[in-house]
Order: sequence, then structure tokens, then C-alpha cells
Amino acid sequence: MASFTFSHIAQFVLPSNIIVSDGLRKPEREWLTFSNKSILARKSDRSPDSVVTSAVTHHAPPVDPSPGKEAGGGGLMSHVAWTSVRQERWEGELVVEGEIPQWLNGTYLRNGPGLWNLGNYKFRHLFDGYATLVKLHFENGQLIAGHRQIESEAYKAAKKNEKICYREFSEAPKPDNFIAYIGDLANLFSGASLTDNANTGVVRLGDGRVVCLTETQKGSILVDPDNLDTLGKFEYSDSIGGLIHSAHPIVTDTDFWTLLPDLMNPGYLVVRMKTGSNERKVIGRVDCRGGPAPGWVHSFPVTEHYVVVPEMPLRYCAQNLLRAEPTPLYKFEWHPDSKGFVHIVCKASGKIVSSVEVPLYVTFHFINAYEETDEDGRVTAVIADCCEHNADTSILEKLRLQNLQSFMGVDELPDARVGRFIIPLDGTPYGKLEAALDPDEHGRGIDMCSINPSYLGKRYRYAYACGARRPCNFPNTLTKVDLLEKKAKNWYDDGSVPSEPFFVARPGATEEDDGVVISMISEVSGGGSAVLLDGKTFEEIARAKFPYGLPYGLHGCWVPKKK
Ligand SMILES: CC(=O)/C=C/C=C(C)/C=C/C1=C(C)CCCC1(C)C
Ligand SMILES: CC(/C=C/C=O)=C\C=C\C=O
Ligand SMILES: [Fe+2]
Repeated sequence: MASFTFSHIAQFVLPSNIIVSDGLRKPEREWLTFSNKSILARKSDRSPDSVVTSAVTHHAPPVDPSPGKEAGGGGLMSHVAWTSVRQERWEGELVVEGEIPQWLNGTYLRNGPGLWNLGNYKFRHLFDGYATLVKLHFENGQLIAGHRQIESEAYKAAKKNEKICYREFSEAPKPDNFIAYIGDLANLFSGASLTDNANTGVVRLGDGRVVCLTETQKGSILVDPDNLDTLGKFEYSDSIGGLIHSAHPIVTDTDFWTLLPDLMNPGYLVVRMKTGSNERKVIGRVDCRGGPAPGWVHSFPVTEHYVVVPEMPLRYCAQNLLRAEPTPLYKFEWHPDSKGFVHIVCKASGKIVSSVEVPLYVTFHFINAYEETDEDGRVTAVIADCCEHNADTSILEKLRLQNLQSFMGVDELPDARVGRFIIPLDGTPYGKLEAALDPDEHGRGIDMCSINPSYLGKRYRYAYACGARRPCNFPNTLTKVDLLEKKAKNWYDDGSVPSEPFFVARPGATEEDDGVVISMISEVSGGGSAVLLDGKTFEEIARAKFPYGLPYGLHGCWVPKKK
């Protein structure tokens, strides 16, 4: 089977005339059976090696078994989770086993780096892949699914030139000579060479616009949640400047909060953009208390009144930013001597109300935060929970594609826990960090979390995340963590890699876990499915198979049905 290259993309693109059999198009086309559901494709649209045929023949491996530069050494069959999606777009109805609740009406969107191959070259890190946006549209118990590559400048240039043209998470185009290198540096400072490959998350703003995001500000891309069209850049109309921001803004009906790390004068800007506007306003600023640069700020939490600004000892590194080749910690450096801090900024005044030293920590994802009050209603502390990797940076290395692709049954996933920060607001200089529950409850693996969004910034009880059933080299369960009882319920499907469990509340629900949890799984057989779990029992209630294998994806959002 040929490997997937950009020159093949044109062949692999399924035309928009591919529709489910229940559709109304004329049958001058051939029938192809995709997992019990038939779709139509024009015969002339199919290349002999196209995804259509390879996805249909379930005997053929849906992955490229040939050893690549970095992938799958020794002909090892790679899991479909770590294998590039084979076609640029697809849409069709999925057959549902089980039952989708009738109240679940809307679209779940999930973004992630689904394409890691460029010609003969393979990206080396999970986070480098070009963005693949997947949708699950639920309506009256039925499910229309699809995916589409996001048409970022970085993706279009790579497709045209069959090589990486912008600086991605771990790699950058190699300058041909010294003059080009100098030009490159200038482009880095202006931001021109940075990627806009919006492969990390997707958010629905309060005004209904849907934006795909990564950590570069220019990688904020508007998409159409129905047909997944790339609509263009989300342009920030202010003059705040800066090149990077947190990959995970906090989005509510009224606001969009984010943090902008300041690499020149180490610190963070706390910014807010009101719903309906493209203009961010600086609400406050936190100066770093340690190290030569701000800590990596992939995400952060908020409470009702405060923004929690983490200052992780895993800090941006100016030298590494300039390198074309990956370094052990990519664009970052571990500075245990610089200590770890958490700062609390008042949303209303922008003032820092607490800044404490905490034990060293490593986290990508904060889960939630809330305020602890005394009997007079005064806030005494902020509690902030995150998926914490025991202050061990090796998780970044574990997310190299070669490591992910070479699982041999040996347990390789470093331990992680629900890290709970307790940040006093009484001027005490130290905060605490402890495990919120025994990490064995979720197999000592935890990441890719969500909560019931109505509990954002409030005292809450349940978190949904990916956990571990060992041995594994990547989180392979879905886990519902009860932070009150300090227990977890785990869902496991042998050999599958599930993506972030996403909670959708039942309209009218009064209990925190009354709803469903959506995840997409990449299966050991090479297939891919959407799964629905009941929020309360955490039992699987429905599953629907895609006609092709799904690559791993990162974060999602819910777009409710238009009224
Ligand atoms: C997918 C994910 O979780 C993170 C993606 C992060 C990216 C694409 C970061 C890109 C960056 C650059 C291209 C240069 C500047 C530093 C940094 C923000 C790491
Ligand atoms: C996949 C991941 C981080 C994604 C960032 O958006 C972390 C996985 C950690 C494993 O435990
Ligand atoms: Fe993330």
C-alpha cells in the first residue's frame, strides 16, 4: 500500500458528492459499502489506491506498515491513532448501535493533529500534525459524521511544496544557508515564520462563531461548524501584539479569557475579549517570579472572580525557539531552581491578590478552579485542579510519534495524578499541591479532561478524563473522577485509544453528571468509532463506526442545534 503523501492528497480527497445512501443524489455512481452503510462515489473519482477502496477492504491494514524516517521502526504496524488520516474530507451518516438520547441535538466538534506526513518526510511529534477537524452531528437519535483538514496557510504551503514551510511545535524548515538563517530569525521575531496550524482545540464563542486554535495567535481560524469549511483567520482587532497565547482560552457566553506569555519581559498578560467583539483588552499583568522566561502556559483555570495564572518551572526557551531541530524539551527548558508559582488575578480589578510558591509541577491541562469561602462568605483560598505529571517532563518525549507507534506491551506511560493546588488568599507565601484522590483509582494516568461547563469556576464534583489501564504507553481509558468520594469509574475498550471525554448536559438537568460523555476512539483493528457514555453510570450507551480509522484528536466543543 502506498504511503500517504501530499501528492496523493488530491487522489484521496473524497469529492463533496459523496453522500450517504439515504441521500437524494442520482445513482450514476457506484455503491461502496462502508460498515453496513452505503455511500455513493463517482467511479472516476476513485483512484485505485484511494481511501475508498482501502477503507472498504477491512483485510487491508488501514495504516502504512513501511518503516518511515521516524515512524514505526522495523515494519511494526502502527496504531491508527498515530497514523495520518487518509483523506482530506469526508461526510456521511453512521449506523448507530445502542441509543442516542433524543435530547442530544447539536454538533460535537473535535480538533487535533491528524496529518503527520509530508511527502516522504514524517513529523516526529504528536503536536506537529496538520489540523483535522472531526464532527459528530446528532439529531433526533441519528448521527452524521465527517472530518475535514483545516486550510491553514501552513497546511496549504506544505501541501503545495511537499515540505514543512512554517515553524511547527517541534520542527521548523531548515534554512538553506546563513543568509536564509538570518532572514529566518527576523521572520521568527515578526511572527511570519510561525505556524498557523490550528490543531489543538476548537471553541464556540458566545456569539456562535467557531474558532480553531493553537498556541500561536495567528493560528486562530474561523470554521463553519456545519460543513467544516475554513472561513479565514480570526483577526484580533486590538494592538496588544505578542505572538503566542494559551491554547485553551476560557470561553463563556459573555467572555473569552486568555493568557499571553511575555517572552521579552518575563510575565503574562491577562486579557479578556467580550462576546461579539474581536478586540481583546489587557486586564492585568503578572511578572514572573523565577527563571529567565515565563513558564509554558498551555491552559489555565478561572474561578467566578479570579484568573489563575500558573508559572510552571517548564519555561519557554529563547534558544530552543530559534532551533530548527527538536531539542529534548522542544521549545522549553526545565528550571527546577526557578521554582513553581501560582498567581491569582482579580477579574474585576486586574490586581494580583495572591502569588504563592508551590511544589514543582508539570501540567498541560487544568481541570477547573473554585473559591473556598469562610462562614462570612470571604474568599480564603482558591482551589485549582489539573492533570499533573508528577513534575516529570518526560511526558513530552513520550508523545513523540515513534514512541507512541512502538508500543510492545511494556508499560511506559509516566504516572500522573489529579493535582490539587490550594492557594491561600491571606498572604501566606506558599501554596499546596497534593493528589485529589489516589491516582491508582484512574491507573496513574490522567489527562485530556472536561467538566460539566455549568460548573466552570465553581465548586464541582466530577471530572471526566483519559486514564490508564496498564501496561500502556498512552492513556487508554475514559475515567469519571468523583472528587468528593475520591473514587473513579473507568471505561476501557481493549486496544482502543479514546480521545478526550466531552460532557454534554441534558437540557433541564439539575444534577452535575446528568448528561452524556462523548469520545471518539481509534481502534486496534484500524477502525474508528464515536462512543457515548451515560454521564451518571459511565456505561456505554451508543457506538457508531466510521468507515475509516480515526487518528487521535485533542480537544472539542459543543455547538447546540440552532433554535
Ligand atoms: C497541539 C498542542 O497541544 C500544542 C501545540 C503547540 C504549538 C503548535 C506551539 C507552537 C510554538 C511555536 C510554533 C513557536 C513558539 C513557541 C510555541 C508556542 C511552542
Ligand atoms: C495528549 C496530551 C496533551 C495534549 C495537549 O493538548 C497529553 C497526554 C498526556 C498523557 O498522559
Ligand atoms: Fe490541550
